[in-house]
Amino acid sequence: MGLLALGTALDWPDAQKRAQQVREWGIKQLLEIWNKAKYKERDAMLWGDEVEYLVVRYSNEAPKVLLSLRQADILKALAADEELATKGGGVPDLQVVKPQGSNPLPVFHPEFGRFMLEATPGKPWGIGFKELLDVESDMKTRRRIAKEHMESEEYPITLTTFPRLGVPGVFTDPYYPPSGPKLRSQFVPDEIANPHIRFPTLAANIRWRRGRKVQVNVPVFHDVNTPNPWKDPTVNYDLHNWPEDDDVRNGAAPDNFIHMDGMVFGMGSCCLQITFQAKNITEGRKMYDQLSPLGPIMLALTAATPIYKGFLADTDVRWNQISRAVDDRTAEELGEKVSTVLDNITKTPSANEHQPLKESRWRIPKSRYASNSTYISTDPRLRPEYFDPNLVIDESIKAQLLEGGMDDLLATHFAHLFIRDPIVIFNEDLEELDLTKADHFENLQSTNWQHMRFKPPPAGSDIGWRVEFRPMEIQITDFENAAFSVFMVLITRAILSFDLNFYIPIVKVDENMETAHARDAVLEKKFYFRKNPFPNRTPRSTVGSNANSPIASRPATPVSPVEDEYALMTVDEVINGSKSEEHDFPGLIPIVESYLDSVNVDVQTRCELSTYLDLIRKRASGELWTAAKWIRHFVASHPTYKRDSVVDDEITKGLVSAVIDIGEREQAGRGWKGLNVPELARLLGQFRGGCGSNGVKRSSDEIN
Ligand SMILES: Nc1ncnc2c1ncn2[C@@H]1O[C@H](COP(=O)(O)OP(=O)(O)OP(=O)(O)O)[C@@H](O)[C@H]1O
Ligand SMILES: N[C@@H](CCC(=O)O)C(=O)O
Ligand SMILES: N[C@@H](CS)C(=O)O
Repeated sequence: MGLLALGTALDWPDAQKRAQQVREWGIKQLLEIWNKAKYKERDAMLWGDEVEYLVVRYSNEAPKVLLSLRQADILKALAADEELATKGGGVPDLQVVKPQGSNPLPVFHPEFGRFMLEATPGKPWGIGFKELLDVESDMKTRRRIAKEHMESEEYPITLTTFPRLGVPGVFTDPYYPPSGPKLRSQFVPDEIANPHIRFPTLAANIRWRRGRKVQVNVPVFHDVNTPNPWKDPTVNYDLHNWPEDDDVRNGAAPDNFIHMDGMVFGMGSCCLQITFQAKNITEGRKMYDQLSPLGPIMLALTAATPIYKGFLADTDVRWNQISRAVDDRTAEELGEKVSTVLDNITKTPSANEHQPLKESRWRIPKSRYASNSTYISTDPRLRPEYFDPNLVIDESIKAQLLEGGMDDLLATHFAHLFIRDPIVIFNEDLEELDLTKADHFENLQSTNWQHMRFKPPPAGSDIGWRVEFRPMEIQITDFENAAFSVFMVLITRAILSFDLNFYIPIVKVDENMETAHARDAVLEKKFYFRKNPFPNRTPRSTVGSNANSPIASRPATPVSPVEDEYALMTVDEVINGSKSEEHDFPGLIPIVESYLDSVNVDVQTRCELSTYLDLIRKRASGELWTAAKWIRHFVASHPTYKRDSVVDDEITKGLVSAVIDIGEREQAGRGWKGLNVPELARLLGQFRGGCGSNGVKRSSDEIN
C-alpha cells in the first residue's frame, strides 16, 4: 500500500512541469534521512506480512459471482469497531490506541481495486520462533474479522485475480458501465478503482504520460478447441468515446493475446509481501541483495494466476501483467518511434538503441513495476560482473547523493529509481520543502514497484532500515500464506547466520523472472542459480556444531569466472537440493533445517515449523500443486468447459464457491475430507502434517 497523501492532484501536463522539483526535494529528504539514520544500530529483528484479498459477492441462488465494490463501507465498518480499535487493530489513523500488548488485533488497509482489502498483523512480528506459529492463526483472525464486517453474501477470498474482471456485461456489484475519463478502459468502469485521489490519478497520469492506454496483453492458452490464430472476442474495435479508443485500431490487441487496457488488470491482483527490519543499514543491504535471486523462484513456487478476463492464459503468474498495467514509458522511452523492426509480440516497432532521443532523457528497458535492477550491498563478494552494465541512472541525482555523503552503490540504486517521473503530485505539497517529512522521496520510492524494496527509516520515527520481499502470489489458504511467510523468515535468518551467498548476475535474475511465467514453471523450467552458496571462509562455529550440516561439510571455493558460479536448476533442485556432475547444491530447505539445528528450538515448535517447510518442499517436488495448476484443473474438469479456453460465469461461480468452502473449512479447522472439489487433495490441505505431543507427525487421515 503506497503513500496515501491528500490534496489537489495535478493532471499530467502540470505534474510533468513540477517533476524535477519533486525529484530534487525527494533527494534532499532522502539525504536528510540518510544522514540521520546511516549509523542507526541494533534495531530489533522485526518482520511483517501483508495479505491482499478480493471481496466477492456470492450466493448459491445468484447465477453469477460478482466483485463487491464496497471496500470503503467495509473499511468504515472496521474503523467503527470499538473493540477492534481498543485491541490495537482496525484501520490505521483511526485506531483508538496504537497497537499494544503481545497480540494486538490486525490492521486493515485499502488497495488499488475498489474490490480489494489488505490486512497486516496489528504490530510487526518479533524474533521468537514461537511467534512464527502465531502467523497462521493471525491470518485466520484477519479473514474472520474482515468477513464479520461484510454483508452476509460478501466474502474475502485470496485468489490473485478475479477470473471475470473486464468481461462484457456485469461483473461488479453495483454495476457501472465502462468507460470513464480516468482509465478510459473499454472493459472496466472508473469506479473499479479505489476512489482515493491517489489511485484514479495514478491510472490517468500513467496513461497520459504514456500517450495511450496501457497494453496488458497476456498469451491465451490454446486448448484443443481454441481457434488458432485466436482473436480476443471481447475487444470492440468500433468505439469512439475517447481518443484512446484508437489504440486497438492501431494494433494494441494482437492475435493470440488476451487484451486488457487498464491499471486495474494489474494492480487489481493480490500478493503476499514480507517486510524485514534489519539491525542496521549494512545488514539491510545484504538482505536486499541476497533475497533478490530468490524472487523468481518464489514467484514460480507460488504461481496462482492462470485466468484473465474470462480466458485461460498461457502463463501462471501475475507479474508481467502488473508490470504492463503501470507501464508509463513513452514510445520514445520504449525505443519505438523510428525503428522499422516489429516486435514479435506487440507488432509495434521494437527498441532501437541508436535512434536519437527528442523528448525523453533516456530509453528505459523496464516498467516501473519490474524485477530490481541493481545490487546495493557493501559485501566484498559482490563482484562487478554481477551488475547490469546498461543500468540507466540519473547522473545528476547520483552526483547530489555522492556530494551528500552517500556511497556509490546506494547512490546508484536511488539514482536509478529517480529516472522515473513522480506520477501523483499534490499542489499543496509544492509550496515549501519540509525536511522533517519524506513525502517527495516516498512519492518516487512507492511508485517504483520492484520485486525487492529497500525502505529507509520513515522520517521522524524510530523504525529501522527495512527490506520488502514482493514477488509472491497470494495463496488460497492461510496455511499456505503462513507457510510461505515463515519460510521467507527462516531463509532470511539462515542467510544472515551462515553468511550465505546467492549472488548471480542481476540480468540472470531478470531472465529468471520471465522464466517463472511459464505454465507450471515450478516443474517444467530451469532457473539460473548459484551453485555454491557458502561463504569463502570457515563457517561460523554455531554451524560446525552439527556434523551432518550441509554447511559444515563445504570446502571454501576459490574465485572463479562468474559463468562458472551458477547453473540452470529446477525449482526442486533449488529448494530440495541436487547432486549432479555439474553442481552439488544443498537446497534451501536443507539449509533452513541446518539453521534450525544450529539454534535452540524446542521439539514441538520445530515440528510445527516443519509442517510449513513440508509444503514448500512438496510444492517444489510436484507432490503438491500450485494454485495455478489446481485452478486449471478445476476449469478443465468442469462440465460446462468446452476446451476452448473460455472460463464462463458458471465455472467462475463454481471456482469461487470452492475457494469460499476451503476458507470456511480452514476457519472451522475441519480439514478437507469429503469436500466436493476435484483433486482438492492435491492442492495441499490433505497433506498437511500435524504434531502430536511427542512431536511425531500425524497422518493426513487423522487431521481430517
Ligand atoms: N519496523 C518494522 N519492521 C518490520 N516490519 C514492519 C515494521 N513496521 C511495519 N512492518 C510491517 O511491514 C508491513 C508493511 O507495513 P505498511 O503497510 O505499514 O508499510 P508500507 O510502507 O505501507 O508498505 P508497502 O511497502 O507495501 O507500501 C506490515 O506487515 C507491517 O507489519
Ligand atoms: N498488489 C500488488 C502490489 C501492490 C503494492 O505494491 O502494495 C501485487 O500483486 O504485486
Ligand atoms: N497499492 C499499491 C499499488 S497502486 C500502491 O499504492 O502503490
